[in-house]
Amino acid sequence: MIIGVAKEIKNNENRVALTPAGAEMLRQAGHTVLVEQNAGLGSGFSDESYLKAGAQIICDKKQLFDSAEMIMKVKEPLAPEYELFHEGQILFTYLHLAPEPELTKALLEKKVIGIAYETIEGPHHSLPLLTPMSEVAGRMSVQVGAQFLEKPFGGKGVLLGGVPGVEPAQVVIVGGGIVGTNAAKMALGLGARVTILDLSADRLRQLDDLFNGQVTTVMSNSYNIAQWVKKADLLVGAVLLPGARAPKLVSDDMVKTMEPGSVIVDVAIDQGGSVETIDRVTTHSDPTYTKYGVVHYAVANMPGAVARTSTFALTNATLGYALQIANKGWKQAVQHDAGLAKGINVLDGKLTYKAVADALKIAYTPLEQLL
Ligand SMILES: NC(=O)C1=CN([C@@H]2O[C@H](COP(=O)(O)OP(=O)(O)OC[C@H]3O[C@@H](n4cnc5c(N)ncnc54)[C@H](O)[C@@H]3O)[C@@H](O)[C@H]2O)C=CC1
Ligand SMILES: CC(=O)C(=O)O
Repeated sequence: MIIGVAKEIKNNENRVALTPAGAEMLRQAGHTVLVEQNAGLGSGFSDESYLKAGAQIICDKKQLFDSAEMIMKVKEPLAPEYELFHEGQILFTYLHLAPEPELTKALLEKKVIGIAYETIEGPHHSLPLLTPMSEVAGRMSVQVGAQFLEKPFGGKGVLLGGVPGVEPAQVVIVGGGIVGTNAAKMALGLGARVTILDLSADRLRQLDDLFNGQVTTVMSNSYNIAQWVKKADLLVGAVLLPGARAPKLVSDDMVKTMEPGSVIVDVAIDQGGSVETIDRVTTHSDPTYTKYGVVHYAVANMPGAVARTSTFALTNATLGYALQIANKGWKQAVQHDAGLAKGINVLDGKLTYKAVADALKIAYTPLEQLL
C-alpha cells in the first residue's frame, strides 16, 4: 500500500502520525511510505531520519494526497485539506465528527474511508488510540490550569498546593475516565484537594481504591455538579460519550457562581465541550478568554504542545493498526478486528457511526450493510 503522512496544519499542532521507526516497519512490510516535507520537525524528526528509514519525502501536499492510498494524520482535516481527498482513499486520524458538520459533509461527498482513532475499541470497550492522548491531556490540564490560576495569567493568584498554614486549592474534575484520572494524579501530586464526579458508581469505587481515599468521589448529577463547581478553583471537563457530542453538564448559571479568577479547562472540547459558557474553541497561541470573571481554556489539541512525548505515545498505539490496514487492506482488517471496525465513521458516502449520525442528524448506515 502507498501510505502518505501529511504535515499537520492546525494551530501549533506539532505532532506527526508516523515516526521514522514506524516508517521503517511499514517499509519492511513491503509498503511505500511518503512523508510530507518537514512533517516530523515539530516532534524532532528530520526529513533525513525518514529517508534513512526508507521513506520518500514529498514537497507538494497535493502530490502526496493524490499518490497515497492511505493518508495518516493526527488531527481532523481542516477546510484547506477537504479538497485534497479522493474517492476510496483511507483517512486514518482523529476525526471528532460530532461537532464538525462541514468536515463530515466533505468526507461523505469525497467518499473517503474515514477511520477515526477515537472510536476504535479494544477489550472491554476501551479506546486504545484515545487513551495515550487522554493521558497527556489529563496531565496537562492541571499544568495549564495551575499556570492560569496565577495572577499575571488572569487567575485569582492561588497556588494549587498552598503552603503550610495556607489551604490548598480545590480541583474539581467532571468525568473520571482516563483524562480525569490523570488530572487527579497531577493535582494530588501538587498538593491540591481533588474531587471527581462521574456517572458510574463502579468507576467512583475504582477511583476511591486507586487513590486510597485521597480524592473525594461524587455521583454526577446536575445538583452535585452545581455544588462542586461553585467551590472549584480549577474545574476540569473530562466527560466522554464515545463518538457523541459532549453533554453540556456545567451550565451558564453554575459558572456564574464560581469565584472571579477561577479557571476552567474543558478537555472535552474536541467533542464539542462540556461547559455552556464555552462558545468557541481556543488555540495554543490564544488559549483563554474570560467570561463572568472565570478564565476559560478550550484547546482541542492540547497534546500538540508537548509533541515529542505525544507523538511517541500516539504512534506506539496507532502503528499496529496502520500495519493491519496496510497488510490486509481495510476491508479484511476490519472483518478480522471488530474493534478496528468501530473506527470506521464514514464509508462510501455513508455515515457508519451511530452516535455521530445522531449528533449531526444524518442517516445512519450500519457498517455491515456496506461490507
Ligand atoms: N482537548 C484535547 O486536546 C484532548 C481531549 N480529549 C478528550 O477528553 C475527553 C475525555 O476522554 P477520556 O478521559 O479518554 O474518556 P473516558 O471514556 O476514559 O472517560 C470519560 C468519563 O466520563 C464519564 N461520564 C460520562 N457521562 C458523564 C456525566 N454525565 N457526568 C460525569 N461523568 C460522565 C464516563 O463514565 C467516563 O468515566 C474526550 O472528549 C476526549 O476526546 C482527549 C485528549 C486530548
Ligand atoms: C484526542 C485529541 O483530539 C488530540 O489528541 O488532539
